[in-house]
Amino acid sequence: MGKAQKKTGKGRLDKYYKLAKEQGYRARSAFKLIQLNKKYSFLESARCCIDLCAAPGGWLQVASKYMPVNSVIVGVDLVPIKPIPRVVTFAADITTPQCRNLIRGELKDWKADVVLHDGAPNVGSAWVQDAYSQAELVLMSMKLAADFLVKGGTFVTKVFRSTDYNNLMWVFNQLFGKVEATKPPSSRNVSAEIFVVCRNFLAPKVIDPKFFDPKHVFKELGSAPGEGDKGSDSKNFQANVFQPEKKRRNRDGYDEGDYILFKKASAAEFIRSQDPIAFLGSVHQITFTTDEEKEWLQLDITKPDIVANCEDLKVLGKSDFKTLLKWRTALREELGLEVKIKPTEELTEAVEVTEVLDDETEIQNELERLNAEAAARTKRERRRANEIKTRTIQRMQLQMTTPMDIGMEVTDATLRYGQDDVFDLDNAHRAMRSKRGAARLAEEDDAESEDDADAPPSDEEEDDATDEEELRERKVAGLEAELDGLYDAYRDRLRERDAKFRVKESRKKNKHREEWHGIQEKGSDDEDDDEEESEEGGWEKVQEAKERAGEDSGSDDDSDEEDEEQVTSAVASRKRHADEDADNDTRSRKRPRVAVLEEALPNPQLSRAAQVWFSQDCFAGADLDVDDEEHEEEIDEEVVEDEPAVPSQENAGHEAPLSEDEDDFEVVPQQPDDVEMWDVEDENEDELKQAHIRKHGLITPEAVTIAQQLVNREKTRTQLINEGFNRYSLNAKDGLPSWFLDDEEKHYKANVPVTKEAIAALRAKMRALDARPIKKVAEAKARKKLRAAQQLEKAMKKAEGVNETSDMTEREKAKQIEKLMQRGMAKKQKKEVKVVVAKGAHKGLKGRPKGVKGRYMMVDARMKKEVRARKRQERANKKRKRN
Ligand SMILES: C[S@@+](CC[C@H](N)C(=O)[O-])C[C@H]1O[C@@H](n2cnc3c(N)ncnc32)[C@H](O)[C@@H]1O
Repeated sequence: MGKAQKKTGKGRLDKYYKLAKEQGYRARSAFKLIQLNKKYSFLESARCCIDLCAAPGGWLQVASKYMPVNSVIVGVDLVPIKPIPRVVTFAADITTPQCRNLIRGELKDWKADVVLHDGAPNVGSAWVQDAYSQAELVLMSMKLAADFLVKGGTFVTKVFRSTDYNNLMWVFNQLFGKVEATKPPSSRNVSAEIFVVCRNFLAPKVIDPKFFDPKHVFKELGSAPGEGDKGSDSKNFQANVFQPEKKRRNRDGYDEGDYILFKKASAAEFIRSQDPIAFLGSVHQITFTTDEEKEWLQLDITKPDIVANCEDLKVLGKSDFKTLLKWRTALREELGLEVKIKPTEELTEAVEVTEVLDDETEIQNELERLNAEAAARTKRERRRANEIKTRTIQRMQLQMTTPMDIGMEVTDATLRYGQDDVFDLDNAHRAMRSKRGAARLAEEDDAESEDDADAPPSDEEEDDATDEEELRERKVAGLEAELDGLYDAYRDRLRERDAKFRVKESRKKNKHREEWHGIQEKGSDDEDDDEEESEEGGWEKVQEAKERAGEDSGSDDDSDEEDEEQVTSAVASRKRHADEDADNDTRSRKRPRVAVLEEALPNPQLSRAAQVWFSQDCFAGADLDVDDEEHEEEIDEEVVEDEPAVPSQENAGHEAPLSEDEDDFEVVPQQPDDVEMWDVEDENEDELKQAHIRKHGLITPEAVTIAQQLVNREKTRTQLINEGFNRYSLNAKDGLPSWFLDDEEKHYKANVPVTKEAIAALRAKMRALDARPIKKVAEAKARKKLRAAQQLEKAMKKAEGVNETSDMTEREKAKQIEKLMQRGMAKKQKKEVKVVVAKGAHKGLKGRPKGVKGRYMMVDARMKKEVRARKRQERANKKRKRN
């Protein structure tokens, strides 16, 4: 025998599997029948075949292929079989009379030349049980075969090599002239199946029903001399062990010389027995009597449940037997009776260890990958930024550019981010500050941790930083910060390039504000109220931003002189600006909240050039306004007035630590110009919004639904406002990266219910739009109208002429005018041409056909059809062109 064939895994997909696929057979078992038929040639001469248990239909396909055309093939199975040409199939249980009736109904009084049976009961139960059911199924199929087979017919069945095999063979031999068991090559060696080909059916007039009674067949014949079941003992023992719940009757009675009902055996016998399963199945109790056996009781592996199990084997379940068998193996290894091959446990342990390691290394690898990616990206960006910088310097040397442009490149996000270690948290902070201002930075600080905000780490902190965990966290936080920074840079670029994006941004800003208020209650509040509301949102943000900035500054207490110098210069610079824009001061004082709100959000109004300009060191001190504690307490107009630009001493002390890292940028919006810019943008945006509404009106089903609900008084304004508060409106967004929030905003939205009516209304609107004539049609109509008007005018002129003539009576005039007007208003009628078909009485006619008045045209039948077709075609073409 060659290599054992596998029935599971890849071994399942053997050459027959592939062949079956190639040749279009539904099951690889088709080859079993092909091979059986090759050996016994029963299909070629058969005219009628019944296949019992035929699904999915592999054997039926073979039968249909090898049997003569026009033969009758019937297939039955519990499950429906997909149709096969020339084959009739049923879904039925072959053990029921129903199935018999169905086959009878199909065959009428025909007899089958071949009955095939490849049935297998549902797998999954214990093998012993399977084999038994299979034997029963075979007997049932045999019974059907006996009913339908013609004399001399062939019955092919599958049986399992089990204890019932001989019993079955005995029955077959009673009914057939030749019975042969064979295993076709396509049947796997690992499978216990065997095929029995029973030829030359004897068709006895009367068949003893006991032949088909499983109880009788498997009971009576099993002990027949000469055909006895050699393995019947072990069969029962196996059943005892593997199916302890299903106790089988002992058909064999007592063994020769063995008449004791309760059997005891020593543990040593069990340990040393060659067939432990048979041992367990045949014994009732395992005893520990000898010294050696008593020693075994002391071993660790001999757990109390093992000892308890040994007390009464007949009450044990499958798992208990398994435990006993495992114990036996372990003990044998202890005693040196078995070589210790313990791959399972060892492997399991090894696997466990590697699993733990895997998790860690996975994270490590992932981090490394992220680091590498980020480093590569930064490198790329740095290179690009350097190129730009070099180019700009060259341009500057050639006096082609202004210093402001250079600043733009210098403060380019990519440059700033990439110059140091990518995961340098401080660097990321610096970048964040320069890009997004104190408010945003404060958010980030919150997200990371309070400690992280304290930029210069104390000794203790430095020690902590050595902690691996923290380091990793910092790295991740750094990475996140960088990603945020890059995302901001991307948005800046977008903002610069795209005016639409700016509008979207500012719209989004409004939406943010609205989120807290649901549907704005416009009617109830006057404009001032609205403003106040929105300002309040801004106020909160200002407070938040300032608090955080304050924290920041507080944390940076140990500032150096350099910082102080910068602050001073920044203060001076701010002073200068304040002087310059003195006329705008009042305005600036009035709108501090708006200005600072601007800082908190990315400023879409400033071009990058402007941002760069104001991010120069000379503006650094501008920060102080935001961080001003007096501001923090309250936006007090007086304070603002008293302190236009220069911070108080107390504040200065506080502000001083704001190093150059904590850029100045956020204060820029407080410059009057920018405040104005903000306003202007805002106005524009409102205008745009209004224009949009004017242009599009109620265009979404949601809007129409709400409008209809309001109009029909199904909902009140208050209800709508209340509904504006939903689970989406108060989601905590702290600590979430901005790119994530932006993405969420696109997709994470409340689902406003839409009514059928709203959709119908919108559809009707669209239909009305569709129904509008297109330009050309409108033009044609207008031409027609013009022509009619001209005609009427002509008629009126004529009527006037008639009116003015003096040689007509008034009555005649009236009559004439009426005629003229009628003619003028009448549509011009096309002169009709009568078409006369030249067939029948008109065939070969020359001159006017009889009974036809006016214009006429003689056509033959063909021509009439052709003309009609042509016209139809023209019409269709016109229509197509119009569309
Ligand atoms: C191995 S498959 C048959 C494969 C078939 N010879 C072929 O080539 O496609 C066994 C079939 O026996 C069917 N079967 C099992 N018990 C049955 C029963 N009592 N009546 C009808 N079919 C049964 C199962 O539904 C299953 O489809």
